[in-house]
Amino acid sequence: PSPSLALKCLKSPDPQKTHKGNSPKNESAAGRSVPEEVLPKLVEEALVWSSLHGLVVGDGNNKRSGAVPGVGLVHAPFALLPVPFPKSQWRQACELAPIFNELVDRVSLDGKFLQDSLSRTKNVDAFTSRLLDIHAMMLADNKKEEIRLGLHRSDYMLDAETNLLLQIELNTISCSFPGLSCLVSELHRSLLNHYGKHLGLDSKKVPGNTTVSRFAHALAKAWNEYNNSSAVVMFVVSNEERNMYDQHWLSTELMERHGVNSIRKTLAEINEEGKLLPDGTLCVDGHTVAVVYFRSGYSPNDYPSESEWKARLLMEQSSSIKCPCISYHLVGTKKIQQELAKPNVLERFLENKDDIAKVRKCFAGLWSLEDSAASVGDAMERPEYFVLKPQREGGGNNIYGDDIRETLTRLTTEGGEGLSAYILMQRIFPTSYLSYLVREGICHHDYAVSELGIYGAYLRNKDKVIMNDQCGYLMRTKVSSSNEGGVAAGFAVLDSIYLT
Ligand SMILES: N[C@H](CCC(=O)N[C@@H](CS)C(=O)NCCC(=O)O)C(=O)O
Ligand SMILES: [Mg+2]
Repeated sequence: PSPSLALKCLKSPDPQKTHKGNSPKNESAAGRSVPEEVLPKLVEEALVWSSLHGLVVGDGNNKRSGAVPGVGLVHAPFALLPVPFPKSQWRQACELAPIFNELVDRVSLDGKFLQDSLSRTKNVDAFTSRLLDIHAMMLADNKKEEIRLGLHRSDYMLDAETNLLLQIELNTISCSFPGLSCLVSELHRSLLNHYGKHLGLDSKKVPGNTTVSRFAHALAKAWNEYNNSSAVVMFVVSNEERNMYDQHWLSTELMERHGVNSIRKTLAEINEEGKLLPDGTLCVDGHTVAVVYFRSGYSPNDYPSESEWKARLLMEQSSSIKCPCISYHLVGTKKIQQELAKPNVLERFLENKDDIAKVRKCFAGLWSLEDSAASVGDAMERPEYFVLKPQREGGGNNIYGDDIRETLTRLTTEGGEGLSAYILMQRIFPTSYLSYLVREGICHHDYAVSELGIYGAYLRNKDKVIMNDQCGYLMRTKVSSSNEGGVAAGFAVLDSIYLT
C-alpha cells in the first residue's frame, strides 16, 4: 500500500541550514540515511512494535489520558535508529554510576554542607527553601535514615570539540523512563534484526537495557530491608500523569517478579489518608508503607497548597524508606552540583583518588554567580557559550543565549541575592546527526543532538551497602535547533545507542 500521509517523512532539512542550537562546525551528516524505499516500512514497523509492546504515553490531545489508564494512548516519541556512541565513553559513563551513587550518599550525610551551600539560594528560591526547612527539622530531630535507597540518573553529553564525556546533571528524584528506555533498546534491536543488512548495522551493537528489572530489584530489596511482609511500596504520583505507563512497568515488575504490592497516591491524598503510628510507621489508606518512591514532588508545581508540604513532612518523619529522602533530594540540586565542582570539595566526600579523578574529569564548567563576577562578565560577553540554570527539575527551566544577558542584567541591577537562585554552566555542543524522529505517527528527518542518561541504584542499611550498581541507560535525542531537551516537556524523543 502506498505509504499514508502519516508515514510520509517530511523532507530532509537543507544541510547548509545551520542550527542556532549548535555551532555549524559540529554539524555532521555522519548520521544514517535510510534508503527511500525502506523508510516507510521501517517507520510502520516501529509504530506497530511500539503499540504492541507498551512503548506508550498518554496523548496530550485526550484530556483523560493522564487520569485513566488505557485511555488516549499514543506511541512514545522515538528515534528510528540508535545514536552512534563510542565504546570508551560508554564504558566511562557506566563506571561513573557506582561512584556517583556513593558520592550522593556521602554528601547527604553532611547536613551542614547542604545547609551552608544552599543558604543563599534559600533566601531567593521559595521551593528550595521549603525543602531546606524540612531538612533542618530532620537535623534538629536527629532523624536518622538507616536504610537509604537512591534511584538516580546521571545525564551526559559528548562534547564535539573535545570528545569529552561531560555531565549535564545528576538527577536524584523521579528519574523518568526506567521502563520506556528498555523498550526503545528492544525496538531498535528488533528493527536492526530485520533491516540491519539494508542499513549496514548490527543489532548486537545496541547494548541490552536492564533498568526496569534492576530498579524493581532495588525497590524490592529495600522493601525486604523494611521487613514487614504486608507493607507496600507507595508511588507518589501527580494526579495528571501521561507518563504513567513508564511507572506501571516498575510496579508491574515489582508484583510479578517480586510479589511486592504497590499503591499510587498523590501528595494531597497522602495528607488526607496518611498518619504516623507512635513507632514512626507510616500508614496511608490503611496500608503500611515500607518504601516511598517519588515520581512527583520534585517541582514547585507539585505543591499547590500547604497540604502537599504537610504530606512531604509526614513521609520524611516516618520510618518508611524514602526514595529519595530529603537529603538525597537536596544533593541533586544544581547548586550542589556546582559546589562539588569547586576545588578540594570532592576530597571531603570520596577517598579513592582514582574515583575523584574520574568524577572531576566529567565535570563541565560550573560557576556560582554570587562569588565569581568574572563568569557573569564572561556570560554577558558570550552568552551562547553558557546555560543559566535555576534550581528546578522537570525540564523547560534553563535559560540560553540572549535571555542569559537579559536575566543577568536584571538580577545585577536589582542587586540583592537574586543571583543565588541560579548557577552558570558551560554550554556543551555535542555533534548533531541527521536523525529520524517519529512523533504521533509522523517521521521528521532533521539534525539532532543526544544526551545519554545512566541509571544507578544504591541501597544501604547502616554500614552495609546492599546494592551499588549501574542499571541501564536512557538516550534522549532532540532537534539541534531546540535549546531545551526533555521528552515529557515535548522537545526530545526516546532513543538508544549504537556502540562504535
Ligand atoms: N512525569 C514524571 C516526570 C518526572 C521528571 O520530570 N523527571 C526528571 C528528573 S527530576 C527527568 O527525568 N527528566 C528527564 C525526562 C524527560 O526528558 O522528560 C515521571 O515520569 O515520573
Ligand atoms: Mg533534572
